[in-house]
Amino acid sequence: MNTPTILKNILATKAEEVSYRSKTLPLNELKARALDMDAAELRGFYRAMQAKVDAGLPAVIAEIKKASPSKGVLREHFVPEAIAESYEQAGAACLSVLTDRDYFQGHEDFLKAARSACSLPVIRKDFLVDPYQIYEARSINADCVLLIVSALSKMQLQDLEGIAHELGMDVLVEIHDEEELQTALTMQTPLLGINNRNLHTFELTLDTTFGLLDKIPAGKLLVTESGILTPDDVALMRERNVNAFLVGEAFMRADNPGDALQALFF
Ligand SMILES: O=C(O)c1ccccc1NCC(=O)[C@H](O)[C@H](O)COP(=O)(O)O
Repeated sequence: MNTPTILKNILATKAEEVSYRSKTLPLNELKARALDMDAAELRGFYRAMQAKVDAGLPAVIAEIKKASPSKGVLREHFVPEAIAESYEQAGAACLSVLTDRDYFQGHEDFLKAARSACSLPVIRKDFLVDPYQIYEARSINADCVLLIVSALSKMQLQDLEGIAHELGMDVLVEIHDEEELQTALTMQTPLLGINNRNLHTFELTLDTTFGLLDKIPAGKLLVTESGILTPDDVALMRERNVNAFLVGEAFMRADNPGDALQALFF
């Protein structure tokens, strides 16, 4: 029997979500809304990350997530605006905001609220499988979208990336192994994330990043994602010239997420 994994369940939910939402707001109307957004307001996600790295600083994508399938509720007192402000003050390069409702207790409104409380670029962190969701991302003012190789075909990746770029957004493409890396390298984006969390089993190991390091071509900005919890984890990465990080849990469990960011990175 082919046991459904969490990723499969999430992807099935996303297909239903797109079908349901497009009945309320048809694609052509959503697309018009996305195209109507002011391109001058885009904050340059990749540019912000690269600027930190060029300055010799860690480029931290600080995540705002209330709950996760693997860990349950991470933060009871959840005020996206306050968290965003504390991240900006602590030196984050960018924000990641979970917009998935069913598995992460996220919401599109959290992205809008967090973004308007600071000047940082924001990635819409969700499971994006359909052009509808890319237009939706732009319509809520996201600066970047996440595309997960294990969730998409090569054609879908290129199609969704093309739409995101046409709308002026950056793309973070996420991989877990060498085969996925080869697929990701057919894309244009310079932002390449290695997720240390196996999305089928939840197993976490930083060796996922270390094992792929010597296969990453020059010109890609590598982001290590998930399971970065201690200053030792950061030091091990930086010793190997990994200077960009996506961190959620370690900050979400802290009284002040910005203080936790400072303590982990600076
Ligand atoms: O966080 C989860 O439990 C999870 C489960 C299934 C798919 C994705 C999941 N997380 C998304 C992420 O990539 C993380 O939120 C992000 O990398 C930050 O990870 P962490 O610092 O370990 O919270």
